[in-house]
Amino acid sequence: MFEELGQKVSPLTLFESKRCVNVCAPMVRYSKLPFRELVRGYDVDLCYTPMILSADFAASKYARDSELTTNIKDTPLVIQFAAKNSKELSDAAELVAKYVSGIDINCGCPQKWAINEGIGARLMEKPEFVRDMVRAVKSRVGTEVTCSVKIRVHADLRQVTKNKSLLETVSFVQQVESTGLDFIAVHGRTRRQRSSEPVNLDAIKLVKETVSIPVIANGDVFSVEDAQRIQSYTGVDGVMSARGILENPALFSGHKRTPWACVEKFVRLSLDYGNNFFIFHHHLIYMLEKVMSNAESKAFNTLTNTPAVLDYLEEHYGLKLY
Ligand SMILES: Cc1cc2nc3c(=O)[nH]c(=O)nc-3n(C[C@H](O)[C@H](O)[C@H](O)COP(=O)(O)O)c2cc1C
Repeated sequence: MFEELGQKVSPLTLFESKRCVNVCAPMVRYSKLPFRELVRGYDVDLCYTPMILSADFAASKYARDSELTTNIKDTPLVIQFAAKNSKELSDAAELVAKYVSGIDINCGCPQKWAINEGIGARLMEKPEFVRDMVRAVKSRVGTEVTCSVKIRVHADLRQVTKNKSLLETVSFVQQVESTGLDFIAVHGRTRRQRSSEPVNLDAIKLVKETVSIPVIANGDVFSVEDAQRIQSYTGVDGVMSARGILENPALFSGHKRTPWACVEKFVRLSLDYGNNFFIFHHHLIYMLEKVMSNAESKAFNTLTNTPAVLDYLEEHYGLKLY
């Protein structure tokens, strides 16, 4: 699961020292060690792991070994748990505390299985559960490790006067903040909204105005200009990207599309750390989507193993591994 321990950086130090913290979002399958090391080289300040089920993590060494690989350079790192029970969550948090800078509770996953399980976005209906979880984590991991939540918003701001939905978001964050939460990431969409719908920046701004802890804005950051615009509109302390950084891991450094050096670095990191083929290939498909022609994408996307991918990249782009 882990390598040696280094000096951990706290997200709170980042929020104190930077006007706007650049964040790589939690992404199931994708925000793993090779990708985190890659984006940290392109001005990402803070990384999240993919969502991990706290019950499995607490119960099984196998789950811990397969779900989390980290090392001395991988800091600050926030591990994101899906949890519905403060005992399982705080057990998992205690096991991992010395390897990470923060524990995050997923309150935004909109998938049906998660809602049925009572985790993810279902927790937005249960602020008292989230409060218990934050308290339990804080009491088990102490002040060295932060505790945060990643939420969605309840409904469109335009309805706020008629519909109490956004007031629910306000009430939720107020209740959870009062338990000693350290910071909060807000994906400005409701659980039913698709990512093709625009992110609700007014809702994020409202959360920022409501709480006194740092707030990270999430949604539709595809370029450094998007990040700056969102930060200045909402006044948040950090901006988080998911789909944008998958497409272009160098976006926070101001690159308009994935530079070739970034692709090459990703290939090397993946080979060094070991990455399963599906994930390795899909990362490259995302990164090269805007670089390749349609015909090239078609051929590249059908490759089925690592040697074939390496050959393709060498032949078409002059990939150099070392
Ligand atoms: C492939 C993928 C995997 C994701 N996995 C997670 C996850 O594990 N935990 C989480 O809180 N959100 C997850 N999300 C949601 C993102 O973190 C983010 O909230 C959402 O995509 C909106 O940001 P964006 O507009 O920058 O993509 C995932 C999104 C994508 C595209």
